[in-house]
Amino acid sequence: MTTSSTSPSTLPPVAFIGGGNMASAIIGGLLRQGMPASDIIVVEPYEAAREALQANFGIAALTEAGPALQRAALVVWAVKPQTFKDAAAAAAAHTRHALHLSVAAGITTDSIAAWLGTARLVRAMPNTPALVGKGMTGLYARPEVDADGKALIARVMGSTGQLLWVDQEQKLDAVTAISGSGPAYVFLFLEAMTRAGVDMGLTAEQAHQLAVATFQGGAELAARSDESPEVLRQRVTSKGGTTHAAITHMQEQQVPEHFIAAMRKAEARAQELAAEFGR
Ligand SMILES: NC(=O)C1=CN([C@@H]2O[C@H](COP(=O)(O)OP(=O)(O)OC[C@H]3O[C@@H](n4cnc5c(N)ncnc54)[C@H](OP(=O)(O)O)[C@@H]3O)[C@@H](O)[C@H]2O)C=CC1
Ligand SMILES: O=C(O)[C@@H]1CCC=N1
Repeated sequence: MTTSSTSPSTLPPVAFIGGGNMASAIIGGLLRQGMPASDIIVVEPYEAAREALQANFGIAALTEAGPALQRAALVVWAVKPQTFKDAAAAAAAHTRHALHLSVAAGITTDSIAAWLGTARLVRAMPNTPALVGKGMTGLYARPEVDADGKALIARVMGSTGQLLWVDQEQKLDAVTAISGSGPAYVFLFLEAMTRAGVDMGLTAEQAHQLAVATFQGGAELAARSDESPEVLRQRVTSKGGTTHAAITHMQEQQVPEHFIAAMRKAEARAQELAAEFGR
């Protein structure tokens, strides 16, 4: 199911535990949609990150969890999996009344519920294009979350882009391998295409422009077309032509198989994070 964004002008105060990359992407979405900065509370121990929150969003973040968190109806957990347990221990007493949203890779809702003492919990896997309103977020809601709770979280995450609810928590590890980590795959391809362009005599700026526009155009075409990516690929691939030469080489080198294997590594790492840093 996909859901488009709605105005969060009537959203209740939202607290973020962790104010790094992903929290900033979500905060940016909320502010773009008209939420007042004064309704956003952030706990962030790292001074440089607090300064960035102040400079970018006008938000004065707390250095540690405290009673101020009791204002929040929704608490977003945006800390690394490695630090989640300690962060939960510090904030649980101030946040037990709230609805919770975790964006941490791997960490299961069973672990988080045990740490927080509440199972009103949604786990999400967003991605960094949320920074520009083009995010893709997979979501799984515990049965303890009612329709109003899900609607609230859909409004918060919908402010950053598209949503996809999954019915089984383990599917979030697949979401992580595709869209959570996926922007890094795109950037790696962009790096390679730019390098190749420079090798062939273009400037880095020219090669970058060509590569970025090609990803944007290809993705937009795939999104709007009724045809499969396979058919769209075949339409580019003239018999005996340039694309055929490139794709044949990729297939001989088993690039698709290696790419799939790499994504399975991401999925496996999500499962390892759950085992290493979960309850
Ligand atoms: N980046 C991405 O593309 C995505 C990330 N995620 C998930 O989002 C989560 C956050 O990732 P990301 O934003 O990239 O990480 P960041 O390191 O940018 O942000 C996490 C922040 O939390 C701070 N922090 C550490 N301990 C605590 C604590 N006890 N209380 C409050 N804050 C604390 C960290 O400070 P310090 O540096 O001092 O430790 C850091 O500034 C991760 O769990 C990740 O799996 C999900 C989807 C995509
Ligand atoms: O690399 C990570 O672990 C996080 C989760 C998905 C994207 N970044």
